[in-house]
Formats: sequence, C-alpha cells, structure tokens
Amino acid sequence: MKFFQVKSVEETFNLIREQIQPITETIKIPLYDALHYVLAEDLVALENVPDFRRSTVDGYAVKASETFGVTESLPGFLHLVGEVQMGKVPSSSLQSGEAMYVPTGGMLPEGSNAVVMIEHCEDMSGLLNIFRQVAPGENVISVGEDMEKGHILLEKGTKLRSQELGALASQGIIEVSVYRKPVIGYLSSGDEIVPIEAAKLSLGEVRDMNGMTIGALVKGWGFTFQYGGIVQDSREEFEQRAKELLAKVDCLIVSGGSSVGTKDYSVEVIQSLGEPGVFVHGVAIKPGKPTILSSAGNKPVIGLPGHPASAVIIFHLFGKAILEQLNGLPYEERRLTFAKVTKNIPSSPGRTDYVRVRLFNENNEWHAEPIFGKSGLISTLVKSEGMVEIAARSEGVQKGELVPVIIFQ
Ligand SMILES: Nc1nc2c(c(=O)[nH]1)N[C@H]1C(S)=C(S)[C@@H](COP(=O)(O)OP(=O)(O)OC[C@H]3O[C@@H](n4cnc5c(N)ncnc54)[C@H](O)[C@@H]3O)O[C@H]1N2
Ligand code: MOO
Repeated sequence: MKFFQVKSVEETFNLIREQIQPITETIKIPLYDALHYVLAEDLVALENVPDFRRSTVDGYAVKASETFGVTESLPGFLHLVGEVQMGKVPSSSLQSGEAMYVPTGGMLPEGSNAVVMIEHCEDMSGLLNIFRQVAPGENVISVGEDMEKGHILLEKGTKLRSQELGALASQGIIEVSVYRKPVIGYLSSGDEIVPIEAAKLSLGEVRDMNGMTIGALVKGWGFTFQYGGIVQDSREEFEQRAKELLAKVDCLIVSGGSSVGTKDYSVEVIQSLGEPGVFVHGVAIKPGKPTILSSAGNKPVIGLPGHPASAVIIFHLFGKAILEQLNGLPYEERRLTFAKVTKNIPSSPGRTDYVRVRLFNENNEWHAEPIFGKSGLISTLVKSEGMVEIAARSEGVQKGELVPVIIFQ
C-alpha cells in the first residue's frame, strides 16, 4: 500500500525557502521593457526631485508670516506682482507685502515660503484680499522632498511595478540591470487529456484546462511560459518529454498523475530528473494533497494535482512562492483583503483548508461567500475571487467572522 508522507503548509513554505535557489544571471534592459523585472542593483537618486520648490495648488505665493491671523471677516491685503509661468523661473523675487500668482506645479519665487489657494483670495484690481492664513511650507513640495540626490532610490531585489518605473523615469534612468526572468515549462499528463483545439471529444476525454489556467497565471505574474503539450500515461514517454523540456527552461511544471494510482508516474518521473530531487510529496491541505515539489539540479519542478481547481489553488500558493523565489524575491503573500464570511465554514483539524470565496460589497463592508464544490470543478473558481485559509489547528470559521482572503490574480 502507498501512503503520502504529508508535510504541513508551513513546513512546505519553509522547504521552498530552503531549497529554491534564485537565478543570479543579470541583464540590462530599457526601462520601457522593465515592468515586473526584479532589480539586480541598488539605484541611487542622481537628482533631487523636484529640483525646485513647487506649488501643489493654483494660488498665490506669499510669505506665510504675512498671512498669520487673517480670517474671512478680517482679511489680509497683499500687492499682486505678476504671475509665474509654468516651466519657467519666476521673473522676480517676492518682497514684503507682495503675492505672486503661481499655477499647480509652478516654481515658487525666492522670498516666498507658502501658497494660498485661489479659493481663499480675491483679486481686487491688483490688491489681493486673503481670507485664510497658511503655515510655512503649506501647499509647497520642497527641493528633494520626493527623492533626495545621493539617497538610495530603490534597493536591489525590488520588483519593478508601475510606480517604481515612474520614479526611475523622473530621474532620467532609462536602462536598468535586472535578474533574467525565469522561463517556465509546462506539461499536462493523462491518457484522457486532449488539446483544447479538439473539435469533438470521445467519451472519457477532457480538454487540457490546466495548460490554460497555469499558463495564464505564469504570464499574468510576469514570467515566460513555454507550453510543452500533453504526455500519455507512459513512464518512458513522460520521462523523456519532461527531460527534454526541463533542459530548455528554468522551472518545470507537470499536472496530473501526482496521486498514488497505478498510472500516477509524476513522482517517479520528477525524481528521475535530477538531484537533490523530491522534497515534498503530499501536503496536509485541501484541496491539493498529492502536490509534489522537487529540485532537479537547481531547477524547481512542481507536480500539480490534476483536478483543475486543485491545480490552480496549489499553484497560487506554492507555485507563486517558488517562481518569485527563483526570480530573486523573498516570497510573502501580499494579495490579501479582509472580508466577513457569510456562512459557517467547517473544517477538519490537522489539515489547512483553502475555501474558494466570492467577494461582494454590501453596506460598505466586504463579504466572502464560500463557494463549496469538488476540486474537479473549474466552475467553482469561475465564481470565486479568492480563497480563505482555514488553519490546520482550526475547526472552521463562524458566519460573520472577519477573515483574510487571498485574492486570485
Ligand atoms: N486513492 C487515492 N486517490 C486519490 C487521492 C488519494 O489521496 N488517494 N487523492 C485525490 C486527490 S485529492 C486529487 S487532487 C487527485 C489528484 O490526482 P492526480 O494528480 O494523479 O491527477 P489525475 O488523476 O491525473 O487527474 C485527476 C482529475 O483531473 C483531471 N485532469 C488532469 N489533468 C487535467 C488537465 N490538464 N485538464 C483538465 N483536467 C485534468 C483528470 O481527468 C481527472 O479527472 O487524486 C485523487 N485521488
Ligand atoms: O486534494 Mo484534491 O485536490 O482535493 O481533489
């Protein structure tokens, strides 16, 4: 009889941290192409941003002290001495008793230290009535407030999102050194699996859903996906195709054949791919118990359970952790939101359950409605936005409890 030597979810994450070595090869790429890459160097700010004091509003540059104590009923008066042009240095500096019009983003004249919004002023033919006082620095971005010259702007190991690219663009940094992106190979296994292009199925056949879902996740997370097709339940063919594909990629995923059935060859094939080999076969988790994780000559190999919903859930949890670590990012689950569960969710202690949930907002509160259903049913995922983790020590969560939800994205 065959049994799984199951690991807990926590043990599995710890083993991933221990076993998966990041790719250290770096490349230089244009900033335009750098979205989702991980920085391979510390980047220092080359310039102050902004390099001049800017107004954050349309208003009047003033000396703040000259507005102290003014109110709606007791306005202050200043002489209006012209206008700052966008993108230009003000033509004069501000003297006592003066105000100068400055547009949002315009440069403050020398001698001013705050801006009063136009809504709080009235221009009476060159005499400006001011109805509200401002503090020094109010409505002003100071020199280097956004980024300070010489300071670390972004650390090595930072994943470049739109905001990091924007920060680099502001500095005129148009090329960056990043870690090469891993290429992820994928094989579906099973005699019953046929290409999605099959116009008509013979009874007993199913189209390759997992190749599509896993490919979409890999690409969505910013990695390169190489679909290797479908292999029959033949030990020799499976091993040969897996070896060929592994040689061309940085990480291999196989789906199906992960369990303990007579034709479930995944674990043997994965073990044959190289040392140190399988470090997890079986996790105390539902769904996805038969998950296989391995390292073959420094390349991670993931054996996903064949059931379509299990494959997606396991790939969200462990697959994402492995790919991120391979790409030089210490893994941390960040795609969380909190929601109140709409029904009791019972769970068996001793294993971590991941329950699919639909999220909706009612009366300004987020709710998570459990979508129960077998792990073979992709429709349960189509109805879901995320999943709730029920810890191994817990017997479930009660209706109305606020729980963290891992978002599918
Ligand atoms: N005796 C036991 N049987 C099973 C156990 C167990 O512990 N003892 N675990 C069950 C669990 S839980 C899961 S999950 C499955 C996983 O099995 P496999 O990884 O070996 O997957 P297959 O048997 O190949 O397929 C399962 C199911 O999924 C369909 N499938 C597979 N690949 C695809 C694909 N690419 N696209 C669409 N559908 C796919 C396949 O046709 C099967 O219906 O094992 C249980 N059994
Ligand atoms: O662990 Mo399986 O994925 O429940 O069907």
